[in-house]
Amino acid sequence: MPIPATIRIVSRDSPMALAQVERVRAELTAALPGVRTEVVPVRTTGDKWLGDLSKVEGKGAFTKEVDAALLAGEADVAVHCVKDVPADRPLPAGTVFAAFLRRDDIRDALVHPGGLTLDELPPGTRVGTSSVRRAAQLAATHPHLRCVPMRGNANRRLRKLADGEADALLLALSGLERIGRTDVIGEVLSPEAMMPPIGAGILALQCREDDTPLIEAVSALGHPGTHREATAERMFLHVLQGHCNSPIAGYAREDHGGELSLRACVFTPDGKTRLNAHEWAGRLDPATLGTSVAVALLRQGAREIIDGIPH
Ligand SMILES: NCc1[nH]cc(CCC(=O)O)c1CC(=O)O
Repeated sequence: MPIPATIRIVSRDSPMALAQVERVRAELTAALPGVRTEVVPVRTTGDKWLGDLSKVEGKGAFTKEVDAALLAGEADVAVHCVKDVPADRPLPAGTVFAAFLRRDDIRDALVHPGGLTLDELPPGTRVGTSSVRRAAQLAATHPHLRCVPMRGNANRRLRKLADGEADALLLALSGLERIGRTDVIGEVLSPEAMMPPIGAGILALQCREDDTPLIEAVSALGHPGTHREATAERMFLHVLQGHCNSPIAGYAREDHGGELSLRACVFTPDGKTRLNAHEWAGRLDPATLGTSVAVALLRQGAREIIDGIPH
């Protein structure tokens, strides 16, 4: 089967997701001159349901319908935020990652209408986030602030903030860049201040596994360093077998010499316990590095923490 003359790209239909698709379209047309692209927008369970994600089979809530369209042949390539792709289970049977695009910024940003930084927020400030990772870290470092649940795509959250449902927000910097709203950022948080989620800032392209010529063509968009980081991070999460209420954070990084390291944490939801691991790959491949860091955390009691959290 040759490459289709028009590559149909399926994605969530949020403004952020559609901006991601535009990046993919631009990179595809640059890499494959003459190829046309078409967008197949899909609304996912995670977009429709604004309650607690653990109540709707949280895992894969942002990817299920996109994967289904790919498998049904309604599209040729799916675009996912790696952060939203469950790592505790294999990819849906019959699909593979064809490329990891060059990683964007991995940091979270504080959005505050008055432009205050995290340390400047007064006691009792309501920070809108439904992320257990963000809430646990905030509870540890800024116990005088109050997290209030806030879901919906980033544009919707910004609207809720404007409507007074919270006083501040924590959002991914890369996401705000994609929707063109870096203007609302009060502070970009260092990875030490707010450790990012596994897969932060990485877009993955997914194809049907039997679509060999297309996989080969699309792989031109892949970034080798990002591939190594994504592989280490996802294997880490796979071995740890978290659930959607377990506060887990971490990121892999290649240093200037090209050596990969992976830093990761598991928290209790109240942030009072924090397990830490940081290892260099040395002669390990990225996946084995991910395994090793997960085992280091398991040795410190990560399993007991994760299983002790209701989900
Ligand atoms: N859960 C939604 C989601 N999935 C990926 C990103 C950010 C972009 C990325 O990391 O690729 C976001 C928004 C956010 O957390 O603020």
